[in-house]
Amino acid sequence: MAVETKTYLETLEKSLYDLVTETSTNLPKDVRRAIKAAKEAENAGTRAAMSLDTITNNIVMAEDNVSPICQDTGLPTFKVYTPVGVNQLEIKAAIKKAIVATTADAKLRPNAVDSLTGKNSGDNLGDGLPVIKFEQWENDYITIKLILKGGGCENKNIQYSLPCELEGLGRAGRDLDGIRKCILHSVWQAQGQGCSAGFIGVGIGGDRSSGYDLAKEQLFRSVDDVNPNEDLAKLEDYIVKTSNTFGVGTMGFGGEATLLGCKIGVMHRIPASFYVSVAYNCWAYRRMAVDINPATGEIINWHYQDGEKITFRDEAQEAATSDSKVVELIAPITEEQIRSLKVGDVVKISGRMYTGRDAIHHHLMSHDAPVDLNGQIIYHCGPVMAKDEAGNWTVKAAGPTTSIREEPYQGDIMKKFGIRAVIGKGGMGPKTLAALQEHGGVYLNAIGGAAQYYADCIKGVDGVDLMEFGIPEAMWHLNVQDFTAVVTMDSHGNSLHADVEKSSLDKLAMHAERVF
Ligand SMILES: O=C(O)C[C@H](O)C(=O)O
Ligand code: SF4
Repeated sequence: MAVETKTYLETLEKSLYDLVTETSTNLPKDVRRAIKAAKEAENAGTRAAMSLDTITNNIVMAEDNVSPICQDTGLPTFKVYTPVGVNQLEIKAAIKKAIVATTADAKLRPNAVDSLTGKNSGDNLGDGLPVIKFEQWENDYITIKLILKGGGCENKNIQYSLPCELEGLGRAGRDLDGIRKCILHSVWQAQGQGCSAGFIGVGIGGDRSSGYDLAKEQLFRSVDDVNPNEDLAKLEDYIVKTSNTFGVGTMGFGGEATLLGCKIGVMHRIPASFYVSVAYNCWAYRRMAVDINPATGEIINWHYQDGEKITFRDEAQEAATSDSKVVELIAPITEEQIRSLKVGDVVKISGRMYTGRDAIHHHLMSHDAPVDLNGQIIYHCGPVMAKDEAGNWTVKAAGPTTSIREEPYQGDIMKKFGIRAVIGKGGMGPKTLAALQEHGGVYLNAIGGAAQYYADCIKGVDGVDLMEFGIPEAMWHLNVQDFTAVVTMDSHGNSLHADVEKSSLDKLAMHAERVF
C-alpha cells in the first residue's frame, strides 16, 4: 500500500513537471493558428510584419530549446477538477514540488516577491503563490489546467462599472450595447503594452472578484470555439473584427492585427452592481491542461490538441526584411549619434548593455550607480538565468518588460547618469519624451515576449550588481551582438506610441453608435 501511494505521488509530480514545462515552452495549437492568421494579415516590410517574424522565430526557438517562450512566468494559476474522494492536499503538495523543480531547471523565472520587503523567494513559492483552485466533479478522472499569464498583460486588465463614460465612445449603459463599448475600450486602452496582438477573456456580471474570475476562466476556452449563447457569439466576432480596425497592431507599432481572440462569459449580478471585467492576455498565451488518471497519476490526455499544428519552421528560415534604415550602435554612444536617430529607424546593438527595471530605477533615484553609465544603454528586462557547471551565469530567456512603469524615474535617471538609450516595450510617456529631447536620448522598442530570440543575441554575462533585488530585478551586465530594436521615441519630440494612441482613439470613436 505504502509503495503504491509513493508511486502515484511520484508519477503525479512528473506529470505536473511536464505540464508546467509544456505550458512555459510550447504554445498551444489554437494560439499558433491565431498568430499565423495575424501574420497573413500584415503587409510584408512593415514593422508589424517584422515583429511577427521575430515572434514566430521565438516560438520555434522556445520549442526547440525547451525554454520559456517569454521570460515572465507570470503568476502560475492552476485550476484542478477532481472526482469525489481524491485527496486534494496531495495534489496541492505535488503542484508546489513541480513548481520548485521547474524553477530550478530554468523553465520558470523565480517570480514570487514579498510585497513588503521586495525579497524574491527564489523558488516561485510564497503566500498565495502559486494560485491553486479546486472543484469537484462527477467525472472519474482529474483535470488540471494551468495558465502562465504575464505581468505586463495582467496590468492591462480593466474592470468597468456600468453605467460609465468612456473616452471616444461616450456613455456605456446597462445593456448589451454598453457591454460592447466597454470591451472595445478595453482593447484600445491596452495599446501595445500588454504585447499585442492579444486575446481577451470577458466576464459580465458578478462582483469585482468573481467578475475577474469569470473573465480569466474564459481564457481557458479554445480560441476557435463558438459561444453557445448566440448574442455573445455575435459580440465575440464583432469585437475581434472591430478591434482589428483600430490600427494598434503588433507591439503597438500600428498594423492590421490588434486582437486575436475574444471570449465572453456571463453570470448573474446584484441590482446595484453591473461589472464588465476584462482579462487581457498577450500573444504569449501560455495555457495548457491535462487529464490525469487518479489511480496512477499518469497523464491520459492533453487538451488543445485539435486541428493543425503550425510549426512556423518554414518562415523561421526566412530572414526578416524591412524597409527601415538600419543603424549599428555600440556603447558608449555619443549625443550626436543619438540625435541622428529618428522614429522608425531599426538599430542593431552590439557590445555592452545593462539590465534595469523597477527596483533599479527606484534605487538609482537616491543612490550612485554601481557602474559608470555614461553613454550606456539600459535594457528594461528581468531575465531567466541559470548557472552552468563552472558556476557562470547563462541567460535562458531575456525579452523586454513594460517600460511605462519607469515613467516617473526614467528622464531623471538618464540625465543624472548620462544614459543615452533605453530599451523596453510598449513605449513611455510625455515626461520621458521631454527628457529624451532635452538630454539627447532615445527609446528603443524590442519585441515583447521574444525571450528566446533576445537570449540568443546575448553572447555573455560580464557581471551582475544589486543581486539583493533578486534575479529578475538585478543589474546584469550583458554582452550582446546584433540585438535588434526599433526607435519609437526620438530626441526630436516624436513618439510612435503617442501617434498610434491618438489615431486609434479616432478609430475607436467611429463605433459610438448603437450596434446591439
Ligand atoms: O516581467 C517581465 O519580464 C515582463 C512583464 O510580463 C511585462 O510584460 O512587462
Ligand atoms: S513580456 Fe509580453 S509576452 Fe511576456 S508576459 Fe509580459 S506581456 Fe506577456
